[in-house]
Amino acid sequence: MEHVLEKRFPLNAEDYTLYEEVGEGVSASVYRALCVPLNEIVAIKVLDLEKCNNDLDGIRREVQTMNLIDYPNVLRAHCSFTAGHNLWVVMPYMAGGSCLHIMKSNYPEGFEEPVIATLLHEVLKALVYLHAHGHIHRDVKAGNILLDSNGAVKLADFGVSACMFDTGDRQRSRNTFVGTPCWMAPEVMQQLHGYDFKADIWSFGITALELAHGHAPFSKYPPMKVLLMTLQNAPPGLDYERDKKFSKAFKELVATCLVKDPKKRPSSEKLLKHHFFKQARASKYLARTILEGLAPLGDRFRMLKAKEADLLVQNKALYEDKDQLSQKEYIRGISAWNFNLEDLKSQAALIQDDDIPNAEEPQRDKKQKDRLDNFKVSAERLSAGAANHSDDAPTQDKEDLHLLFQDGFNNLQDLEGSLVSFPTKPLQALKGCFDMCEDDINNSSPRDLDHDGRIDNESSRPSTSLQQNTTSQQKKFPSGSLLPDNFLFPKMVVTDGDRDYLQTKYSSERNHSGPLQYRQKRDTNNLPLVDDTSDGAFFRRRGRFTLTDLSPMGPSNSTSGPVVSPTSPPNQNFMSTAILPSLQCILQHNGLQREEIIKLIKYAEQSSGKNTESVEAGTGDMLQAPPATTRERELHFQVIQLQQSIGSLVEELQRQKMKNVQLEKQLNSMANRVEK
Ligand SMILES: Nc1ncnc2c1ncn2[C@@H]1O[C@H](COP(=O)(O)OP(=O)(O)OP(=O)(O)O)[C@@H](O)[C@H]1O
Repeated sequence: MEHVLEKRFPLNAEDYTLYEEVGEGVSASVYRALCVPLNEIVAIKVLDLEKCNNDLDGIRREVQTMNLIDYPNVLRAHCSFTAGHNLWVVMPYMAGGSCLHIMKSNYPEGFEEPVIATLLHEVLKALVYLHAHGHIHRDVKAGNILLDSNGAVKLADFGVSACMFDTGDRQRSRNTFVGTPCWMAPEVMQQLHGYDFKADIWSFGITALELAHGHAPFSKYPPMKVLLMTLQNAPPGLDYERDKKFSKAFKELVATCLVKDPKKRPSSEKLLKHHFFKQARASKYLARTILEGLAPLGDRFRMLKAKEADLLVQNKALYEDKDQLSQKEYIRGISAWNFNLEDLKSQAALIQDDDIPNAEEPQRDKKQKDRLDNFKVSAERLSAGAANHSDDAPTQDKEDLHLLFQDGFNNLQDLEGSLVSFPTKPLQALKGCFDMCEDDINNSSPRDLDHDGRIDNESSRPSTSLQQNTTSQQKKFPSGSLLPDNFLFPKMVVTDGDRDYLQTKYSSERNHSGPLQYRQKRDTNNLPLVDDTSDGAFFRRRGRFTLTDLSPMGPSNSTSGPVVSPTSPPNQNFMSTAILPSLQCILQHNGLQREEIIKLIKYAEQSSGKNTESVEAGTGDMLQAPPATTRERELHFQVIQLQQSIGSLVEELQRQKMKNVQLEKQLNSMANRVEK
């Protein structure tokens, strides 16, 4: 174990000198710094607690986990303390930066196989350790694999980790929707039966592809599409022309990890014995091959930021362009779920047409492609026909018209099928307020998804985002609610580059001081991306995913009608048609729930008047925030907890109901068989 841990790192910001920023994630900025009394270079992760006040639990968890874990391949915190409204987490400085940064700056096409084997071997050792100690990392990806100057590899970022031995709410959190879409296992998206450490194995497989290609599969797509593709398509693999250079062992390893059925995935321990790792070398090898000659981390980070800023400027005019948008998301690490109606419409428009079967989707998607091609051809002809306004359109056009609707309908059904596969969160968001009934259960059978199975007749597909990191953490609310576990008062969301902050409505205070100044600048830069939830809109956010919860008075209501215009591509309209009713339903539902929450908050506020002292006493040491803020936070927690308990109960009930229905069905069919 690391002897450095025996040193006592001071718990006072004045004992540290902050240097340049070397990284940023969804919730924090990371700086190189000097610990003055120990004369040691460290990394300090600075989180603005005021902006994360809906996620204190996650932060606390991250810090606790980082403090407790003691393993060479896992990044451990030296110490943590609050400084003003910031939380500082002091860690060993990993001068090589993350694998993602290294790839972005020097290896855009990915690493060579021996490098990948070495990196993955170290990461897998970390996973074996974590799993053996009951932790699920839940965010394995190149951006969280850090290297020090000697090539030592550490898995970082416990912001969304979960403990498998947890009980109560924390246990339930494993049924929540957490992770970054491109790396997220299908079962995490589906939330049918919760998930376990096998979710990390999926992410590990995606990370293997990321290291091999320089980006994760589907990295260019928006999050919603990533989810659909992961659930619908066959798992990605190393089966393309460009992958010929990789060994059979590597291909096998990836295929072993990327099996949709988590039960069929190996444990981390078993995976460690895979013959692919025979080519893994010592960490010095990494220092020699990929770190030598690299610019200092701060410089590389600055260069990436500059590139990113350039891209933003270039893209500004093309902002509406879908590919540019998703590329921008990728570059900036935004993987926000955004249920703003307009955005959703444009996302829906992305789902079909030309890019469903893409270069990464070979033969197995041909059927689907043919169908879509037919649809497109028909749509184009129809558009041409419509443009002529001709009553005596040729018979062919009439046939096409029929075909268009026929195919359009199929297409719509495909989408519906996909949506049904999200039994809770995204499902409800998109499909509407499902009350689980027998039909839903039938529809949500995983078999429905397996149109083009490759492995185990399955179908799925992941994707990425550069500074990656999109986490959504929501509780399941089978009744159709999108209420998050960290739901707060009406707030507005400020999209700040790759993070979104909940801010009290109308409050514009941001941190202009100290190390977060740069963030302020970035906010300004990113204004075009601010997710305008406008008046009355309220919203939630958790880590990497953002759900914009539309208020009934939200601006999008006026545009909610799926008007089929001859000037807009017909297939887009079909997709919109599929989604819009669901959205309207969500709007209504969330309106009701919002009222409930407000009532709860009022109630909590009233009782807090009586309990001010005890609430304040309950504040953790870690967060030495001013009393007013603390009280507010505690109240929020109480409300959230109440909401979670209700949600969990409803959830449990629904689960039992589903089980009953399934059992009933089985019994009936058995009885039928017996009768025959
Ligand atoms: N100890 C460290 N030494 C050097 N760089 C680091 C260190 N810790 C983090 N970084 C850099 O900062 C980036 C962001 O850090 P981190 O992932 O912990 O933040 P975060 O907000 O929790 O991110 P996310 O939740 O998006 O993964 C990392 O991707 C990495 O490049």
